[in-house]
Amino acid sequence: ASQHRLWPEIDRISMEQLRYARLGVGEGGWQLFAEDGEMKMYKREEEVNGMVVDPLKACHVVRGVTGHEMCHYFFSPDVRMDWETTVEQMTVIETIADDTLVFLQVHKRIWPASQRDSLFWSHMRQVPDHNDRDGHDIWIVCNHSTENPGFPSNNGKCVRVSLTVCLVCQTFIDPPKEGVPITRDDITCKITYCSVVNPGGWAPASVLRAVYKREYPKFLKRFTAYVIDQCKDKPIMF
Ligand SMILES: CCCCCc1ccc(-c2ccc(S(=O)(=O)CCO)cc2)cc1[C@H]1C[C@H]1c1ccccn1
Repeated sequence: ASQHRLWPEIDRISMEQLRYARLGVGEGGWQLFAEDGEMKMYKREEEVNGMVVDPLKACHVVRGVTGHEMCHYFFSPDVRMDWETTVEQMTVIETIADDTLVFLQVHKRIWPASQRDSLFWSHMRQVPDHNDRDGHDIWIVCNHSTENPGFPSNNGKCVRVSLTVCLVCQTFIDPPKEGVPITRDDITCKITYCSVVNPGGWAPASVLRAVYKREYPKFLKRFTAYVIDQCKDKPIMF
């Protein structure tokens, strides 16, 4: 991947998003808008050219799966349609590397707005985490909009959104007694999911904010439940 023309951008934005995800929600005007057990969802109200682009940051703790497993299922095109219920069509239009793909997604139309599509590179990597006392690696998936002359935006019926998304996962293991193998009961995964979606064309602020409020909690709950279910009978992927 390192010789691909997009690599410098992929590397820079992935690391920027990792730093951004690890910033707390204490400063920066984040407001808690949804809570469900361990899942806490924050947003900032922002508009660009009169369009709602509210940044979102969700923090969650999931027991029984590793950060590698969460990122594996989030990244994998093969299972995307199993958990992503707001996408009508998904295509991998370029394979940059086995950990870096370019997706084209047509999203289900949200009335009364026109239908959206998204074209983005998706990169997964493991980041050694030096300054955390537990010393557990961090896994990240970063999705960021990109252009491709073969798939021009706003040509057909869809308005092209622009997005930057990251899923940052850190695994914590409660070590069982000496010599006892680690089971899923000893594993916890701390997740930070960040997203900024620019709708690409005007959509009523009230509609957008209502959709974000409804869709994001549903989305993260469904995705994490999917990973727990997929992993429960499989060997642990550390
Ligand atoms: C009038 C609607 C304008 C914007 C619609 C829109 C498009 C894409 C997206 C989106 C694109 C990618 C991702 S992901 O995390 O990378 C996973 C891969 O699919 C996630 C969400 C979001 C929204 C916003 C509705 C909001 C919304 C929120 C969660 C689910 C569905 N819709």
